[in-house]
Amino acid sequence: MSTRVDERPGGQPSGAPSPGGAVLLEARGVTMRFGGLTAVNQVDMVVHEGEIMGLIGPNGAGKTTFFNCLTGLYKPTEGRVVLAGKEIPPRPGLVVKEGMARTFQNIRLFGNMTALENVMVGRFCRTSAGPLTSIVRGPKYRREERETRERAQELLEFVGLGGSTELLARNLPYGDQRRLEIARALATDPKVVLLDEPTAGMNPRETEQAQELIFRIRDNGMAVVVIEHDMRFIFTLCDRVLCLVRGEALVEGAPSVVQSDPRVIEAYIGSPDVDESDEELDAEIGSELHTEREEGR
Ligand SMILES: Nc1ncnc2c1ncn2[C@@H]1O[C@H](COP(=O)(O)OP(=O)(O)OP(=O)(O)O)[C@@H](O)[C@H]1O
Repeated sequence: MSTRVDERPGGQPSGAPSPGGAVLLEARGVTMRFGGLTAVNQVDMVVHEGEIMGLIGPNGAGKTTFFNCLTGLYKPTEGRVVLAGKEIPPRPGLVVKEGMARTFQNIRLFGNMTALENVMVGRFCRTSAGPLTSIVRGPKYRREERETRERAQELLEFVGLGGSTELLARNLPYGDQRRLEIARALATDPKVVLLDEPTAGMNPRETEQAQELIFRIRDNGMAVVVIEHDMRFIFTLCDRVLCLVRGEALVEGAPSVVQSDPRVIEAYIGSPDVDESDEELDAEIGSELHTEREEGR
């Protein structure tokens, strides 16, 4: 499977409940305990090639902890993670090399480096120049450096930051910083990209652009797993959705199945961390459902 990012016009939702590709990422019985607290409990998740998977759940449900287990930031107390048929050790560097990249809920860029340099850093896991080559700066080093720069430039254009390459990351608007994080993740040539709240803090226009970008990532042959609180975003973006509640998998399935499941709505309304009114939550979680019913779909 190619993970090259080509310049293509905006991607489209597949419209299919599941692309039916081969299994790419498989988490089995993943459990993470912090002392007496079980943040993630026996969670299974399967992601297929070319699939966009959504991960939802109220605050504290264990979504980010589950991501941290998948990406080697945490060593799960129990369970295993298999990527492209190979069990991956819980070491972030190895996980990236095996083809899984991620972004973070709280943006983690190198603020004093340019946008281009930030993406180039992501690329270095795919270059072969060792310390000696870097000191000597011979032809091999210079060729890799040039290729890394070109690839970083290409990726910045892909995410819509082609005009901001020389700006310091810390000076970019918030939405652009999130896109820069995605470009840096793509620079590692991943098979699957994990995005932790990619639209947090974005305005509606930026959210729409983020959705279009994720479709294009999928169209370029990568699978995507997305954590989001924006239900409208998740249900229009994803092929399948997994809802976690108190660390456990509550419901998994097509967006239409998950959004109409009373347990999901109950989980959100029943969450002490959510302070919206029931009416607002109903609009957020169930609006597409009501629209579908009214239109007789
Ligand atoms: N390093 C840690 N040590 C102890 N407890 C932790 C740690 N990380 C997370 N937790 C706890 O695990 C539970 C799950 O947290 P997590 O951040 O994974 O939830 P989440 O679903 O991502 O929440 P949110 O939507 O608010 O980001 C919470 O009770 C949290 O306090």
